[in-house]
Amino acid sequence: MTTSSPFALHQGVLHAEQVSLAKLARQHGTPLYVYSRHALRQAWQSFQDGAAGRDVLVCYGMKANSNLAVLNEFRQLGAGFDIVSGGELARALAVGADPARIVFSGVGKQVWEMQAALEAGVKCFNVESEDELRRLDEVAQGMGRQAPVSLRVNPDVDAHTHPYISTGLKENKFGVAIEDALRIYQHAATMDGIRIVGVDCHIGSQITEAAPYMDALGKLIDLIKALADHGIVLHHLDLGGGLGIRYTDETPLAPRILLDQVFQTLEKHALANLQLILEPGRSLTGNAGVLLTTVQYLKHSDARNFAIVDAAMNDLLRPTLYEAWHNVQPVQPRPMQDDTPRYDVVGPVCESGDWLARDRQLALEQGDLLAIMSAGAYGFTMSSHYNSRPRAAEVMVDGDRAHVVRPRENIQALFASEAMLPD
Ligand SMILES: Cc1ncc(COP(=O)(O)O)c(C=O)c1O
Ligand SMILES: N[C@@H](CCCC[NH3+])C(=O)O
Repeated sequence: MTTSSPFALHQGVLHAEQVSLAKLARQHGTPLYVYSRHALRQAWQSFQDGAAGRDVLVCYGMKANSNLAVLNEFRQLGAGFDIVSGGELARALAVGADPARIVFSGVGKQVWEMQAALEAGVKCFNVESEDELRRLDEVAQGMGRQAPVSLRVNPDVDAHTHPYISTGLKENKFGVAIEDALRIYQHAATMDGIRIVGVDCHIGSQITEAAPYMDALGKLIDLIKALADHGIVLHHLDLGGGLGIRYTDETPLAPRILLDQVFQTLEKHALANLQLILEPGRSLTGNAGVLLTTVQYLKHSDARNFAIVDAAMNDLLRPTLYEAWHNVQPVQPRPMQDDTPRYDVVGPVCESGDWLARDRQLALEQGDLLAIMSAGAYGFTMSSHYNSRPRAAEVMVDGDRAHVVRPRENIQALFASEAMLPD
């Protein structure tokens, strides 16, 4: 399997694998999400290579992209799943995922979600507060079960990422403070409905260095040793997701580099018998997808130039929410000159924050197709109907074939389940 990008120009037209994106846009319209099966497999392989035969369970963080075709691909490749809701559990089960490879994260699990996960027999609940632990104990006892539990510990480390996607600092809402963890584990050990199986952390997203993970690992190792001194022995250690991808010029952290360092440290502390769990989302799907959009209008002024396209913040929220940078690539590039204008690429939604890219030098004409790159993670899953815009279609390319894996929503579906009061 080659590691070159599955999105490349062939005879002047951007392709996904062997399929022309111009052709896909003609057939399916825009905005259109296009995924590459080859790229999903390639990303999965980098985790396999990183594991190098060690006991690593990779639970795909499906919030990044939960289309059933994507989930099914990872299931076939051997992935487990990291879920954060009853809806995600249902998706995992719908593709035949093995519940014994599902971990359930999230700060606000509801009773029905706990019941469904216990019923299914998930591997582990990553419990994020003492209140949640008490509730889970009650729910499990009510069902005559024991819930397998890891505490999600907040190790208070700086992941050096965007503040909105950092999760391992004290001020973040996630997990229990590391200073409280021993006491809460001891409490959990007294509960009939709880079976302690591991420890968990997730320090943030789009992380490009191993150091923050190693800082967190050091703190978890101290905790694991303290737990052992109190007779609490764990089966697994979950370091969460968070590995970054290249949006611009970042050098992503290769799973192999991270895992070698993690296992060296575990071996040094005689803890290599623990199963290691990772929950990568973005690194498995981010660069396996693009969002195709068509230029509707060009608007030039002294202050700024706008390329108004048919995709918007409701289709791809990341620029609006995080000021995230996505490369914008014309599907059939035109020659560029020194005086080629710079554009803000914006959508039709009635918000000034509705932009997909800013200040990009692009040779454009009305009707041109653009590919918003690196849109395979947190693209469609964060999309909405804002401004009553039907959500985009999704297509998966496999070699020279393209499969619609979610058709474009129709207008009627937008309000089909709404009701009016009688006059
Ligand atoms: C608990 C948990 N696990 C896994 C992930 C996946 O993260 P990423 O897509 O950065 O790998 C997230 C999202 O940040 C998360 O909150
Ligand atoms: N949704 C975010 C990352 C948050 C990850 C979920 N905890 C993004 O697009 O980058």
